[in-house]
Amino acid sequence: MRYLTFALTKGRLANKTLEMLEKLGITCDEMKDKDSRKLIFTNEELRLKFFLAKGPDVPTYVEYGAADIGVVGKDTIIEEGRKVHEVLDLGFGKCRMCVCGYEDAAELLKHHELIRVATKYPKIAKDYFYNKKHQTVEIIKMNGSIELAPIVGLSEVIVDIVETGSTLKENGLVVLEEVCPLSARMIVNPVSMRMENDRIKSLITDLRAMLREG
Ligand SMILES: Nc1ncnc2c1ncn2[C@@H]1O[C@H](COP(=O)(O)OP(=O)(O)OP(=O)(O)O)[C@@H](O)[C@H]1O
Ligand SMILES: O=P(O)(O)OC[C@H]1O[C@H](OP(=O)(O)OP(=O)(O)O)[C@H](O)[C@@H]1O
Repeated sequence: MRYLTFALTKGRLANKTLEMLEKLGITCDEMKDKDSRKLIFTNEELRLKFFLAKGPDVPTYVEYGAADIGVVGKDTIIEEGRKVHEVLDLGFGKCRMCVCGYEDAAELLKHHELIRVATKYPKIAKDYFYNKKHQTVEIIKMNGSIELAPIVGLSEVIVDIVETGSTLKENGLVVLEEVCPLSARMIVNPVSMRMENDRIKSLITDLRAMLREG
């Protein structure tokens, strides 16, 4: 039997994903060694391989078939736009993509002013402002700590992830508009979906049943 390979998003989503798989008896103890520099892990018995990757690289591995299955945030799936099948909402990593800024920026949005929008997600921001709101804006791609942009005067608003809202609150910023809700999703390579249909379908069925039970 050939190996099925999983690409998991490093960081926030990884532990939750491993916890979930473990509940189904899919374990990979080797992966828990935090000091290890090893990059890929194998469960010989189940013929599975696992590796961790940066979020935006997960859909890339899955599109090219370097991984059969991936777990990644919906934000990253939309932003990367790779040819993958999104098969399951895993129900964790819940947050929202929002337009945020100082309260007075609401007026600029209302009047469709030509504002600057800082974001790690230029495609999502462009789609929202141009296609949904029909508002022309200047999008500035940043790589992190996006909330800094309105504070230092780089942009009037940001498009970023809001989970608890505490980063915004601590910096005097507010949610101005909601773009979309987000959560972790399972994605599958289209060829793997056909070639390994039974194994992948049964995994999806098990996960779905587990999610229903709560
Ligand atoms: N508070 C949050 N901040 C960021 N992402 C979150 C949050 N809550 C849930 N998520 C989800 O978790 C995914 C991965 O989060 P992670 O922290 O690994 O990403 P990141 O902050 O973009 O990565 P990095 O720290 O490598 O820049 C996101 O793409 C998103 O779907
Ligand atoms: O609503 P909250 O619970 O405060 O979470 C939202 C914050 O978390 C994320 O940043 P992250 O910690 O990933 O750092 P980054 O800005 O460097 O990407 C996101 O970009 C927000 O800044």
